[in-house]
Amino acid sequence: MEKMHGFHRKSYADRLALLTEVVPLNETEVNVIKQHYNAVSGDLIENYLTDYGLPEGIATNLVVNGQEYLVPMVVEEPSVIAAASNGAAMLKRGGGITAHAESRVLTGEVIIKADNVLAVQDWFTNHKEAIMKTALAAHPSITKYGGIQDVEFNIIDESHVSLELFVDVGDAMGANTLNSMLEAVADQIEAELGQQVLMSILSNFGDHNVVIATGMVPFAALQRGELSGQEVAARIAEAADVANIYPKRAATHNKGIMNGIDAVVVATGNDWRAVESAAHSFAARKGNYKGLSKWRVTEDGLEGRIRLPIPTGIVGGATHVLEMSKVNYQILGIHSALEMMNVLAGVGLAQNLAALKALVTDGIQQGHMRLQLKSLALTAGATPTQVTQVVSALQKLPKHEQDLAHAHQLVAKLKEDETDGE
Ligand SMILES: CC(C)(COP(=O)([O-])OP(=O)([O-])OC[C@H]1O[C@@H](n2cnc3c(N)ncnc32)[C@H](O)[C@@H]1OP(=O)([O-])[O-])[C@@H](O)C(=O)NCCC(=O)NCCSC(=O)C[C@@](C)(O)CC(=O)[O-]
Ligand SMILES: NC(=O)C1=CN([C@@H]2O[C@H](COP(=O)(O)OP(=O)(O)OC[C@H]3O[C@@H](n4cnc5c(N)ncnc54)[C@H](OP(=O)(O)O)[C@@H]3O)[C@@H](O)[C@H]2O)C=CC1
Repeated sequence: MEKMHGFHRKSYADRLALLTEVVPLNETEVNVIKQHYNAVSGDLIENYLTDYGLPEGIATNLVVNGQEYLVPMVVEEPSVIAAASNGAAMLKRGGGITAHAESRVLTGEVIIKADNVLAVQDWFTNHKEAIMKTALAAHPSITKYGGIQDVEFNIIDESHVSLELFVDVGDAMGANTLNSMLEAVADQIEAELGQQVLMSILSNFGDHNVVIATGMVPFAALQRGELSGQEVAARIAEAADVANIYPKRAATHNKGIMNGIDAVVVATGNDWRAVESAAHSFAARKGNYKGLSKWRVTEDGLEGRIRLPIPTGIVGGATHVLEMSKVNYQILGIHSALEMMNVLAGVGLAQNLAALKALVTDGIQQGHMRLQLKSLALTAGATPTQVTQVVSALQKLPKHEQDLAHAHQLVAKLKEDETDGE
């Protein structure tokens, strides 16, 4: 791939021409790339090719802290939005979700390679104020939104220490803001202390960005088929208990929670890698990886609680660069990063409830596969007008035949019939 050298220095047209030279793309494929070109996106990332479209839908019924939200979700997986709306509806019947986001304080680390850990600690003790002054000078406008809260010193091992800066980043995710401060502090340490700084970067650990959301589901909202609401509630609580003690189940339990949270994080132009990293490192913070939610049966119904860090912002980064992200803030109608975190935790709780209810009653496939059949039809080459026909034909087949091979056969048959009819 010698030809690709300097790809990033070429114009868009030259990049596309070179790509088609080295990769066998046909005219239709090149046209797809061109159709989704967006000049703004070209300024957002490097070696820009095109915009990759993901479907967006709206989850309904979500009530958090007394307010009902319409929640834009960007996700490629069928049944996620239906499940979020379903879980939110059950929680709404219990009065809605109550959520409290702790703070927007982000932690940053300057990791120092120390010849003498105790000497660095001494220097730190005498320079705490000076360090905070340097950090502030690197981004003085931070005081408009939040500010520097504290600086701490931690010993990592006998030759590494971490100087930790805690900054309230206001309504932004705050990574760039904090990183600029940390690099200024790193320069100060190298100049004044004469120790080598290994790196300076924010921590995605998110322990100051924890949100707790709780909700109550009346038994009547849980009844399913032959099972009473009390029985379903007991099964959901038991399922959550298993996730709390068994990491293999916890991984799937938490994936279900993140189905919803990630979809909103993507829809609002936030950094979903940061949110994922914070969630899973929090789930494993005590050594054993655990479920992020708990459910317990009370006299009044099923009570749910989710607790996880959700470090997101409503300004900065790509939040107001991507066109649809800007529209999504209008749909969501949120006014602060803390409100956003509360809504996201609510989505996670609702998503988890719907998945657990399906799992302990009908099984996930009944609801999920009904919606998944549409993807199967599309994968088999059905056009949007053929999807309904293919799905209803698939539904008439026995469960074990509702697969891609049969979808292909049905699509081929439809195409044949259409050709014959012409
Ligand atoms: C699929 C449902 C919702 C059916 O649920 P249902 O109870 O059969 O459906 P319903 O027709 O009685 O509808 C109940 C409500 O669900 C919503 N709803 C229902 N259908 C739709 C739809 N088509 N489009 C939009 N919303 C829909 C809607 O809010 C509706 O209320 P309504 O508005 O009618 O008064 C249910 O079975 C469910 O919630 N399943 C869970 C599905 C799920 O979690 N999918 C994620 C993919 S699986 C996974 O990745 C996670 C997992 C499961 O592994 C996590 C874990 O293991 O913990
Ligand atoms: N490990 C990680 O997670 C890393 C993530 N990133 C990336 O960093 C980006 C996010 O960084 P972030 O610093 O949030 O974004 P920006 O660099 O866009 O900075 C946010 C800016 O928004 C302005 N602002 C306006 N109103 C407010 C308000 N109410 N509260 C706070 N700030 C406000 C501030 O500008 P002003 O001060 O000028 O007024 C602030 O500097 C994301 O793209 C992320 O992917 C980058 C590095 C590492």
